[in-house]
Amino acid sequence: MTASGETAAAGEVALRVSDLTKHFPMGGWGRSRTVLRAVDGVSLDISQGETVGLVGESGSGKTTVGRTLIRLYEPTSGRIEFEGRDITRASGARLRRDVRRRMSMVFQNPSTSLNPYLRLGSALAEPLVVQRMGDAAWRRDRVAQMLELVGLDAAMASRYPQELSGGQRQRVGIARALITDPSLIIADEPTASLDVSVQAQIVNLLERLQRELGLTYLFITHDLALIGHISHRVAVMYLGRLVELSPTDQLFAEPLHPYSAVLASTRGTPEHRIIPAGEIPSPIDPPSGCVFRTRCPIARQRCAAEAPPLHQAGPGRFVACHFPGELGLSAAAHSARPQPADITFASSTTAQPQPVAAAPGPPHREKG
Ligand SMILES: Nc1ncnc2c1ncn2[C@@H]1O[C@H](COP(=O)(O)OP(=O)(O)OP(=O)(O)O)[C@@H](O)[C@H]1O
Repeated sequence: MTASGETAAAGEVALRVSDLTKHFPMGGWGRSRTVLRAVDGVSLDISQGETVGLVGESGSGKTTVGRTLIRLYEPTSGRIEFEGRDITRASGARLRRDVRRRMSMVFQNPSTSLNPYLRLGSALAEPLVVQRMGDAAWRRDRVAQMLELVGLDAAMASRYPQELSGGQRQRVGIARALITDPSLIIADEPTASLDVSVQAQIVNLLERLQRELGLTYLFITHDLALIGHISHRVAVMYLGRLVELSPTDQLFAEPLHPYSAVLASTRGTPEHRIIPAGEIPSPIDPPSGCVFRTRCPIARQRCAAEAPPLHQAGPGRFVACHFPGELGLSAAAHSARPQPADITFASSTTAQPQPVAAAPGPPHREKG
């Protein structure tokens, strides 16, 4: 069965990303031209109603993936299919209708994404104006409806962003993201700038909205406890590459990629942490072969010679490693699975009837 067949059985494919690259030119000309490989050959399917967590250390390319998917950045190569349409090069009216209306981003810092001189009502109505949706009266009603949906009073439409708390501002950011009735939300560290107690409220709100509106989420975060709670599957990035894509529980219990093992070990006790050697290399001059090999505790000669493709390594499990699963977690790290002690979430994602078994759609996936 192909990856798309498996996905269809679990739920419609909302987003299909194939071999996506985003390179930023860094200067030079001809042979001396240098590029920064922020995203390098990422393939991934996301099912409707699913939450995929995108993790990886700073600079691994997570935000660039998000911004390229929503077409804030022009992809260098690859293909993006969204709701059955090829949106890789969509422009003009198609970009507005097929991408911007149906896909939204929630940003880390709601303060910087809201104009301080604009009343919230106008800020919220802006995407509707751009999309030419409804008349002024309809837009006013829609704004009031969205404010209430995210747990705010409709009268807040007349306020300015600086009159709100951080949590309220993020609720407005979410309302604005939802106002054009999108199906896919790319949430880029949506709780990182908030107090811990407020973080839980925002996470609970996002979960409720997913249930009520059938939303699909790509959730970008450094917070592994949050990812463990909210995601059905986790995509792990390292230096612009997708190195593992697995159901959340399996990724943390039995990581296949050594870098996933590093991440999973940070959830255990300090003495069982796996610390990779050195620093993340530059995406301007990535290592030959496997990009993780310069820091990998189990790297061998083959890893320098051959870049491991992302391939299927079990049901719903995809990894880009020549020796998957070799760097497992120690038994002690396995048993120590701390939960976010100071965050109380209302519900568990795994209890929801959501699709889990989607597959990435990489060029090297198994058939059968
Ligand atoms: N507009 C840009 N022009 C040039 N380089 C960029 C641009 N945006 C990002 N980069 C580079 O691309 C690489 C990936 O950055 P990106 O922000 O996507 O990583 P990230 O994983 O989201 O990091 P963080 O978690 O810190 O946000 C980094 O080396 C970054 O410096």
